[in-house]
Amino acid sequence: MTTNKTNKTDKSSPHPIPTLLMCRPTLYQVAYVINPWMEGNLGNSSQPRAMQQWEHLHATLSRLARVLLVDPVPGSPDMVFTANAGLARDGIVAISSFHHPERQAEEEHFRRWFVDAGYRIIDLPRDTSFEGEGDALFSTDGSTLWVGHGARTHRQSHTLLESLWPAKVESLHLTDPRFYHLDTCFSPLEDGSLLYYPPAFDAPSLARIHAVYAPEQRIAVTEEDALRFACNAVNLGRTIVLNHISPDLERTLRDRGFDVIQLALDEFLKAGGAAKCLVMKLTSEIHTAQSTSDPATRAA
Ligand SMILES: NC(=O)NCCC[C@H](N)C(=O)O
Repeated sequence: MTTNKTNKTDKSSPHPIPTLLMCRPTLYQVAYVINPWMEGNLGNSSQPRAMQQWEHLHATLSRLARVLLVDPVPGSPDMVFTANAGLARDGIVAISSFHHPERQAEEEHFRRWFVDAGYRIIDLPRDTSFEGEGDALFSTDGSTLWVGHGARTHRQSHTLLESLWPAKVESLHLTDPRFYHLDTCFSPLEDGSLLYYPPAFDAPSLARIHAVYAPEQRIAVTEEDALRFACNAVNLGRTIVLNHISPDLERTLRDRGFDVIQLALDEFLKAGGAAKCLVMKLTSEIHTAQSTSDPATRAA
């Protein structure tokens, strides 16, 4: 159990240890079909294997970050994908407003967790769906908020996000149903580069990406790696944690100075997710307070 309340996120530290939110897959299963990955996988996931793969990811990330947990709730088998809980930064969280009714019950469970943790809660309207960090990713320096729209997040929700944080919102249109969330095909890395799958975007979106990332900063993955969820990577400092990728991509990342940790996450691919989907990045500040509702008491 990572129940200690030691302040690993000391703001005086030049490299504060990040805080992540995860959800143990005790109740995880493929119980409905809301993306192409789930087709043919109904009831097809192995609970023991999913648990083993998740525990391995959790143990790996716990060496690099402070990992907090939200309890799984019956009836919400996709809660394990905490990236979709919302978007949090600087003590503010925009709670997701899920596109599919199958996931809408999760909203109140995640909301309760953030209320208890002391966040300022922003609820987004139901008719302009927004699926959190699944579709919204800050650039490494925080100056840009890249937000996807298409299958899940509604383009109109981007306007509200713009008013919440001092970041320029750049909208990206996702066009391939297999890459239904931005975090399945786009990952800003901490060295200022970008791991992405260009064919997942329409031409104006690609132009916006290319206007910000110079050619030498772009790491375009092949379709084969994209389908292995290579872009669904958790990058913490010099370490990248992700599903298994090709030797070529591994070499490219290592040549750029990254430690690459590949983990088997195929049980989660059956539902359309991998490493990044299983993790939500929280801001450090909110957890520095000695609050009686310190969510660290829930960490395991
Ligand atoms: N891409 C993500 O951020 N999360 C994966 C979500 C999988 C879930 N079965 C869904 O389709 O919403």
